Amino acid sequence: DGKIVYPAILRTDVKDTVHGITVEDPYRWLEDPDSEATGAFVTAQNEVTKEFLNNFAARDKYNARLTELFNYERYSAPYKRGNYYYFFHNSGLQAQNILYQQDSIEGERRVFLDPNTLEEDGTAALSTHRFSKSGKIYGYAIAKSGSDWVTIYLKDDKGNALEDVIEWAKFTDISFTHDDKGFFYSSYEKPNIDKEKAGTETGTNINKRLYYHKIGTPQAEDVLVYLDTSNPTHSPSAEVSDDGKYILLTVGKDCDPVNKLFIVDLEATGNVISRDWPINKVVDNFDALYSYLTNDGTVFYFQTNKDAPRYKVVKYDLSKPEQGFTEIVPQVEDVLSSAVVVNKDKLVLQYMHDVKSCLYIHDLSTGRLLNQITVPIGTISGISGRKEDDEFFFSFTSYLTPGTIYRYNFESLDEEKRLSIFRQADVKNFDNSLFETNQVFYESKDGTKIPMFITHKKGLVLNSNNPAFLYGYGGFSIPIEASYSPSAIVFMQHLDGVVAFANLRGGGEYGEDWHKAGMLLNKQNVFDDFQYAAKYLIREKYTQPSRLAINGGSNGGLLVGACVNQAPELFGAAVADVGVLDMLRFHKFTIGHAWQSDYGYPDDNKEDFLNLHKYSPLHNINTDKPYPPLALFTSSHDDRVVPLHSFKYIAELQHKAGPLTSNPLVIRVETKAGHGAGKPISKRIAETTDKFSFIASSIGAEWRD
Ligand SMILES: O=C(NCC(=O)N1CCC[C@H]1C(=O)O)OCc1ccccc1
Repeated sequence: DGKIVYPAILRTDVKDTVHGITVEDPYRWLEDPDSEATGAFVTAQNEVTKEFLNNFAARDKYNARLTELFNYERYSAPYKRGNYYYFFHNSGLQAQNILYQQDSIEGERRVFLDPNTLEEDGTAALSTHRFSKSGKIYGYAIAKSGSDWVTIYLKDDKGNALEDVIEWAKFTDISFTHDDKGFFYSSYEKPNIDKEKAGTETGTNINKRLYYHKIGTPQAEDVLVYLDTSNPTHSPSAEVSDDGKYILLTVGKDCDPVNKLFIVDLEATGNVISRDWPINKVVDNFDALYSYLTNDGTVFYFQTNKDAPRYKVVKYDLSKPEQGFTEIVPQVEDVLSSAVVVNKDKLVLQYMHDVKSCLYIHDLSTGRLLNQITVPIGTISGISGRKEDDEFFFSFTSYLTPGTIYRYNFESLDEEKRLSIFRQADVKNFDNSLFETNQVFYESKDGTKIPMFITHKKGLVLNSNNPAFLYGYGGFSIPIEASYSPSAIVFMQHLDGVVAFANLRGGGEYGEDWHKAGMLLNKQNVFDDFQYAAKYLIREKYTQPSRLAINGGSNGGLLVGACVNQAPELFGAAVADVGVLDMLRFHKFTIGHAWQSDYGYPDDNKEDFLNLHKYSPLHNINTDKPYPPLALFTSSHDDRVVPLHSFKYIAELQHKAGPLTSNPLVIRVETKAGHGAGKPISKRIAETTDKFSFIASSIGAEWRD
């Protein structure tokens, strides 16, 4: 009967009793990443999985075409710092993007930082990075094998390394004081593991520290500026103001978009940076988010969601605290995605209207709308410009546009001539006129209208027989916006597939109301939205269950696990990347405690525990209906979502659901890789080839040249 023989896995009688409820946890031993048994489990599982990643006849054709679609020259928006311009560039298949320096925007480029030279297999990646105000010093953080731990290094503007090295930084910014004497960064207590194993440990990250490092001194002498052990999960951060006179000290509490706002007047401290410096506690609660835009003297400008779930721009005069905050640009129907101050006093505002980017220029001091900048339908990112610049650049992408860099110059008198295309990525052998993207609004279980982008070849026949790929996320107020995906292009062009991205509740598509509608006790809405997206595609004859593959990563991996448990009959394949799958223990590992703002507090709140227990993938395996082919993808150095989630879920699936189906229920564990950020192109291509080979063979998709 073709039943698959899975590796034998020790099942213990470990159990916990929480809020008076006893929960079995037979694979608790898989939570130890360093045990011999866990190592043997990973090896044995990868061995079984290989066969199911290789049984797609056109696998090599897929890999070759995917490589071709990745292999296009791409640039970031350029930015000016000090006397030079900088931009990132990748010739196509380089593991990591390279940072180049120029004397002028059209000048010849010279390599400034090439992360590819840091590890021969390309697994060293650039994380946070920033120039000092003068542009004379550059601080950059390097992550190894995809871990969230970083080491900070310094260079001068000629590219010469300074000898300073800051180890064991994590989830940090780099912000220099304007005297070029030092910078602020954050870190946690050093875990007791060797550096090259950083990222394989699962210990919790608490008691985050904010330090000031004086250039030329050893890290051990760094000044501890902020640490609050009475609130071990809080997250402090420091930003030096545009004029260098103030420190914006913010404290986050978890993943909710809220923070405390403290302002330090450096002059009042006599330029002495210490833990006891005089602080103005402008906002000492977690009612809202305040994100610094700029200041003119004591007048500060912020983007905030205070009484504005779709955000707005406010100002605050430090010398007149009694006035509090006053609105500059009130909240509107659309979501304010980002705000940047350019050209002395212009406010560049990016909004999201039904998940499409719009761009406006306002006057900073009055908030008055000056003009809208017309851009195509898609996603804007990386607006790069400063107060001292009379122009700014930004990137644009969409499902069918790889990447366009636009330039907006305020000096051009004729408004129409201000916007120009600065660079246009060109993917060879890809004619986007063969495809079309449509946006639909389908009804979810409770009648809520949910946006979804559907892309496919023009002339698609709605005969219910098309292979379909449905992707979702639904959490942490993160919107899923249009972007160019080589794997989606191959799926549409050569497998005649339909690619759908559903904008589920829990995301940021319509601001904080949309986020709140998909979190905590409303989390099931997200799973309903995803299942109703599938029903829509089936009802509208795009596809049928056996041809429909679902995919999501991280919180999106939870989405896939919960949905395939709740409705296995709805899907022809399911792939969960680096999923959060044990919802009773997620908060115990690395930074998982910060996710309780979306998921709830299983140990501290019984209602949350019961809610989580009801949808937790690990605790809700369906034993009434057979599962479709299912694959979990994870990595050994993923310290964002530790791989134990996937280890335990696949073990429970194979034990409980394995006997009911001959479909593969497997896991792929990547070594020397992490949660995703900074993964070298070669690993991305190999992993994507495996993913879509698994999907194509599971849904019976045929290759067409
Ligand atoms: O954990 C996250 N972000 C959320 C995240 O990465 N999540 C949330 C769930 C799983 C995973 C994901 O979906 O990518 O960022 C790190 C961080 C550090 C300090 C304070 C707050 C947050």
